[in-house]
Amino acid sequence: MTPVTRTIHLRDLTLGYERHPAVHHLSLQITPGALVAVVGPNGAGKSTLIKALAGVLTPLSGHIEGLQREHIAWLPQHSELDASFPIDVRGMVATGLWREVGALGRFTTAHRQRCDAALAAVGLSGFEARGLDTLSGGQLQRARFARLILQDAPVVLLDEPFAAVDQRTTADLLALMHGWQSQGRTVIAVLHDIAQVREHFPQTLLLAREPVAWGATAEVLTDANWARAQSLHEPFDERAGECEAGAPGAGPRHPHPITTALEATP
Ligand SMILES: Nc1ncnc2c1ncn2[C@@H]1O[C@H](COP(=O)(O)OP(=O)(O)OP(=O)(O)O)[C@@H](O)[C@H]1O
Repeated sequence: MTPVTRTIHLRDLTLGYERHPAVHHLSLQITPGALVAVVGPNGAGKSTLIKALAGVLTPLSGHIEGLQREHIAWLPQHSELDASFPIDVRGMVATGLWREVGALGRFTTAHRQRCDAALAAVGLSGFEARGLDTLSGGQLQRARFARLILQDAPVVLLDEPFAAVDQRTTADLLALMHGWQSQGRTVIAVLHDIAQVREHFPQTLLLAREPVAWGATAEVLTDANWARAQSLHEPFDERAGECEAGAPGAGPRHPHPITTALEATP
């Protein structure tokens, strides 16, 4: 695994679509090996942030530093696309090796063995030749985690990885995630299950189009911070223009200071 030697810095980051901001003025730093949850109301900008970290959404303003695309493994929100793709389980999982194998590279016996080992690690031995469309939702999510294993990236981005997944599968995938962290990887996950966040994630970012609180999970997930997240989120205008101080719907620049429960040390 390529070690990450750099801290991830988000500097006054504003993200959006066609100049309409969805996340405003986010500044924080994430140290290598951190296990970070991103939470907030629906539409708070969590997936938008993950897409920007993954490098598929260019910031409207501000900067992301310390992240390179080849250092990232990204699990987007569960999509029907994976399931409908006419490919078998091993073939889908093997796409996790594309950086190594490349478009013209040869898929060797060693690659095949690594695919099968990754499938074994997620409890899918024996499923190698099955079509993706024959898998249950939980089995498909296990296969997507097997692909992440093969990507072998120092930074793992997970967007609602346990949505619509049963308890047993969630427990197995959480164990894998903890294993990644103990190997020194940074894991950043969008989650809705707050009990799960409290139990498994030492650090949390509470987002409501702008950062509400960031730091130690117990200090971030307070009733007061949730109330503030709701109150900040509700007045936002979906069609707000560019992010300007005082612009209607754009959100004033830092109307409240971000609650920083701790500086971002693991
Ligand atoms: N491709 C897009 N084009 C235009 N607007 C978008 C696009 N994707 C997201 N948005 C808008 O950006 C805002 C933030 O969306 P985002 O998906 O990041 O929220 P979220 O916090 O992940 O929500 P949820 O918890 O419901 O998944 C929303 O208002 C959404 O409508």
